Amino acid sequence: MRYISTRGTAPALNFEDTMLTGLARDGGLYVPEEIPTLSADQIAAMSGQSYEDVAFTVMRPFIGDTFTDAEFRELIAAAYATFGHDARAPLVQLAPNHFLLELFHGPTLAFKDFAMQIIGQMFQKALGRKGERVTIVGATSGDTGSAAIEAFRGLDNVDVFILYPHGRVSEVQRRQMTTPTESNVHALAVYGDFDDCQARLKDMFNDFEFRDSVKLAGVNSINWGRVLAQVVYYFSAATSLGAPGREVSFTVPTGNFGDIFAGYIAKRMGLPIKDLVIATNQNDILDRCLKGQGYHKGTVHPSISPSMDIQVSSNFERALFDAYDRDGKAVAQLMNELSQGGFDVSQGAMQALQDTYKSGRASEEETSAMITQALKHTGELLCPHSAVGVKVADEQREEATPMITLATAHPAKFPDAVEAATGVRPDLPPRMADLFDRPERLTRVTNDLEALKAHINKALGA
Ligand SMILES: Cc1ncc(COP(=O)(O)O)c(C=O)c1O
Ligand SMILES: N[C@@H](CCOP(=O)(O)O)C(=O)O
Repeated sequence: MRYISTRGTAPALNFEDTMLTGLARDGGLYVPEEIPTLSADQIAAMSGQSYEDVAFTVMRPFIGDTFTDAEFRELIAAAYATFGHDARAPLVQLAPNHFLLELFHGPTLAFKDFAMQIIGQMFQKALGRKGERVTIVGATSGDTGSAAIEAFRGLDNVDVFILYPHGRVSEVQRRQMTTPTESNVHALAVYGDFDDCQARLKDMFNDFEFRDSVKLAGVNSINWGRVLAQVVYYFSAATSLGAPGREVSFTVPTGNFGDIFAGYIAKRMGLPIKDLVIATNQNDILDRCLKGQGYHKGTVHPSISPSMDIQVSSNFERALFDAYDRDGKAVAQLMNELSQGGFDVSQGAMQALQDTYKSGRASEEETSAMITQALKHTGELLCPHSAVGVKVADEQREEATPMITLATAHPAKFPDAVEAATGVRPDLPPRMADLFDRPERLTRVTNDLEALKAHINKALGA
């Protein structure tokens, strides 16, 4: 299995190098040269299997000879042993033919743990074997950062720097990032929004001198391994509802587009997915684009679903690459236009996108009303991101096809919004009960590449 860049000029890599490299050296994102497919029998066999077994079948074709089967099974087992639910990703029914896929039973209470825990295991194994040390820099709107810190804290061969937008993450998210005591963890509060953090991260990757000197690695969904691990729960959920004999649809609360792109990969691998619905909050650039209005940046408005306050949706580049028939030159041109403010999508590519994805948005009021309504009618306490998903799913679902909405975070990560909507303040699990008593450690940094590089170099003693 080889991986190629969405901008067409970086060298093709194997799985291990793709995982450890992060952003391609032409600024693009790595994608598999070909998408492997699973047979109907292989998919049918997943029904009733453990999450770990499904994970092995789904991910194995992508990893080549990076790990032996026995090693890979061990890594998967270690990754999901930390989860607080036997099913790992349980489905609960909200209404006839509408199901919620609870993806918040991992160590940091968000869907990011599904990928970050296995990435942590794979990094450790690969780096240990090579005797190498890397510097992971991540950009987060709240959940990726805490999941990355949890996966890499205290490891000898890794330093982790997380850039988060100062004042724009929930207090629980911030404390998850600022209270770990391990010296290899560095939380950086950037004066800017998530898009600024992600832009500076990509700037660091594009600064080859810095990149090579600190051995920069990335664990955002820039990293193909992140997307790959998220493909698994589409299979586990769909097969538990009758796939491959029955089609299902998914609605995905969307920000950086990694999660829904994983659903697209599942479909390309042979999973019978009817609709893949993008659900955005008031920062609805993806919904507007899917409705034919082009991809044009405006201002990011802070919302009650802060993890989705994103306009430069990194993985949309991967979707565009396929929509433009894998023409890296065309994608590079679009990304160049995006850096100037935005771009229009050609008619053919627009058709391809609309054939693949549907979309909808939820305003702040609609999101809050959905949290209230879901508790009243289903007993389910939704986080605001999941509520965006349920609201859009309710509008888009058809009675004939089961709809699965991804519940991407635990409500206790966003207690203020949940309490305002329901009067119920969700509790953190007992293991995190003292989160608000732990001392915080963070550095405030300006939204400036040189300042960030200087900080990282100093912290590394370089
Ligand atoms: C809780 C939550 N829901 C949804 C999303 C959107 O996921 P993605 O960025 O993969 O589109 C994120 C992060 O982006 C998130 O943290
Ligand atoms: N919502 C995310 C944004 C970053 O997404 P990623 O999938 O690229 O890591 C977050 O919580 O940080």
